Amino acid sequence: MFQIPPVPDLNNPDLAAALADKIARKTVPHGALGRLAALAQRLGAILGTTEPRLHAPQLVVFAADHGIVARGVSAYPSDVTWQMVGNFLAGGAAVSVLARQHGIAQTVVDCGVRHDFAPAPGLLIRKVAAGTQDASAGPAMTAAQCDQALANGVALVQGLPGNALLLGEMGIGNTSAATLLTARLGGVDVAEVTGAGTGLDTQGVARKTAVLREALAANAEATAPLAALAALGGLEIATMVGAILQAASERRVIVVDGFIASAAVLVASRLAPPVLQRCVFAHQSDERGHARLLAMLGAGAPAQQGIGPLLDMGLRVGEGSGAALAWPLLVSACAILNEMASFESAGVSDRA
Ligand SMILES: Cc1cc2ncn([C@H]3O[C@H](COP(=O)(O)O)[C@@H](O)[C@H]3O)c2cc1C
Ligand SMILES: O=C(O)c1cccnc1
Repeated sequence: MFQIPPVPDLNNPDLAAALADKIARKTVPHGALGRLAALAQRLGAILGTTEPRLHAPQLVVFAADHGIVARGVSAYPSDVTWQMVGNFLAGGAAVSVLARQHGIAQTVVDCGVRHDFAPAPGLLIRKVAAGTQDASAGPAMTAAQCDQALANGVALVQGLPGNALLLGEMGIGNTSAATLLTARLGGVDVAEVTGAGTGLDTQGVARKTAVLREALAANAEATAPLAALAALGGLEIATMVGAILQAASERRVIVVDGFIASAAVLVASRLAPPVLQRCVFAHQSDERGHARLLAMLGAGAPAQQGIGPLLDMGLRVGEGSGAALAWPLLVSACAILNEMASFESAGVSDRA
């Protein structure tokens, strides 16, 4: 049985007040830092200090294949998964470029890709199986496989330096797995959260929705978070859930990418709700269900909920590309807290 790492509640009214006070003294009109201030407040709360410093950020691309792809739920073939792993390792993928630009270390994890990789720098082999089974015909994984993937995620975060984890993934068919988890754990009709993924047309989305309905019916009893993860998820999602739980347990900042990473956070937060206190949602992706999923996680459109997703760039990439793109905002939020003068220190007159 998988042991959920302890994730204590971070609620600390004294620290929250000290952070709010520090921000209120900065030399801008009161409240003018907007969501940058809210982001700074959150980073201080996660790292437990009024002087948060981010170091050695780690972007992990969790990769695996999905049996349900045989049902025509993606616009691309499964082979793209292993081919893209090669692209990440060669440094040519979107996320590789963005991570390099911002000094973020990239690690790729084979959680269950249907391909045998030669050892390579930057590649961890944590393969539980050569892809999942077709969830439209029964459980995608056995409980033992799911437990193994979760444990792999825990162990790999234990070995990472730094205090920030950026979530990335690669797996043709994984918008289907993420959609199934969102529908099942979020209690919404699957049609409301099924989108185009890599680019299905309207007819393709209708076919995908019908297949996903079959998967929900074939796994009707899988309602608890871990049972749903095993029956409907993927090996990269399960490994990511383990990584999220361990990162939260270690009080790392968790930078959440798009729809698939958010679905992993949904599962992790059902297992340990304070996980959400450690998350920064990098962006709202163009995948249909993401806005709804973000709202479930308390990070809906900014005007309504907290700091919300930081960016809305119309991305539908995954890989961790949105997380890498948003990273400089986190760096800026810390710099504002640590380096900006106060009205007092700069000799600037405060409000009359
Ligand atoms: C070339 C290429 C690069 C990608 N990088 C991320 N994804 C993204 O698309 C996939 C999910 O969409 P679906 O569920 O429709 O298959 C995942 O691999 C995700 O990371 C890619 C997809 C492709 C084709
Ligand atoms: O939001 C995402 O993560 C996403 C959307 C479409 C395809 N791949 C990933």
